[in-house]
Amino acid sequence: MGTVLKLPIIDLTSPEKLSISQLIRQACVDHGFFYLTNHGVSEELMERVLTESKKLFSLPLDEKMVMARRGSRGYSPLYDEKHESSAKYKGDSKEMFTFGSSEGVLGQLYPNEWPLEELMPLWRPTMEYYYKNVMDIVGKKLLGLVALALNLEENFFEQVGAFNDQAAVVRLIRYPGELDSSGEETCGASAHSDFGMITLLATDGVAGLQVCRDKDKEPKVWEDVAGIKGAFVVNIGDLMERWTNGLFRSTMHRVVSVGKERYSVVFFLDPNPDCNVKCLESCCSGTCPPRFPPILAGDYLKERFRLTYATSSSS
Ligand SMILES: O=C(O)CCC(=O)C(=O)O
Ligand SMILES: [Fe+2]
Repeated sequence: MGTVLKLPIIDLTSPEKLSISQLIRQACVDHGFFYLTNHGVSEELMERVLTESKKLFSLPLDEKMVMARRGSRGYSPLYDEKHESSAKYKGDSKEMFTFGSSEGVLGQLYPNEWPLEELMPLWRPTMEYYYKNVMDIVGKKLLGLVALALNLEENFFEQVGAFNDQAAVVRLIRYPGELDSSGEETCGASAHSDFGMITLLATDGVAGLQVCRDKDKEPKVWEDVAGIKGAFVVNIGDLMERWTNGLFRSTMHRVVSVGKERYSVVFFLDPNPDCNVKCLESCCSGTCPPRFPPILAGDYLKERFRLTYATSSSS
């Protein structure tokens, strides 16, 4: 493993909103990654989600494949996701399960898959409770602070409709963690940046997450991100990078195997598909014109998903 990156720690209980938002701004400009502590989602709930997740992944493959993803929601077997485009790369060594809100247009269009209640009675209530907690207690508050950090009104992301259709999804991941002896290249999660606004990551504490702060530098320098118990690792996604004209960085990251099974829970706070993501006025000027044309979040995300899955279906 490489060097451990010292990421800023943002404490969400600090009373001074403006000073927290300044710390968030600095973290997003410098790294695009930070730790979020005292965020209001209990460690006990995080543990419960990990416990339920382990139960689901330990089901036989045919029972998991009954819930196989249509679009992006549902179960994805090993090697289904592929960020690396080379033909010899067989796909990421991870299995995943993705769900979102059951409410609203997206919940109707892309219904969630749930394991049988008789088999796993606590699954659905636990997952729905986690989704609601992260969204209502942390996600909206955090985006309010991000808006303040960009000199916008605190409710800017609400005003542009980012939360309207509850497009955020939770993705549970299991990395089998075996070190590959066949000589074939595999990675738990190959190098990528996240697509949406902001991501909140919880893990079981097993190492493996690495970031590359300068994606243009060769050879690439990968630094380890250590876990802090109970904290979220938060990172900026590509749509936020577009909104901020590259001021906030959507940093490349990956998960490598350390020879140990690893579980993580990723909350992708994606904006509503109808949300028009266009360069913020505060982030461009005559000498610094917009680097990205405006785009509907839904169009952008659809294309990124299409390029990522080994077997594509529309989502
Ligand atoms: O599992 C992790 O630690 C990170 C996963 C990740 O980067 C992703 O799913 O986008
Ligand atoms: Fe990621």
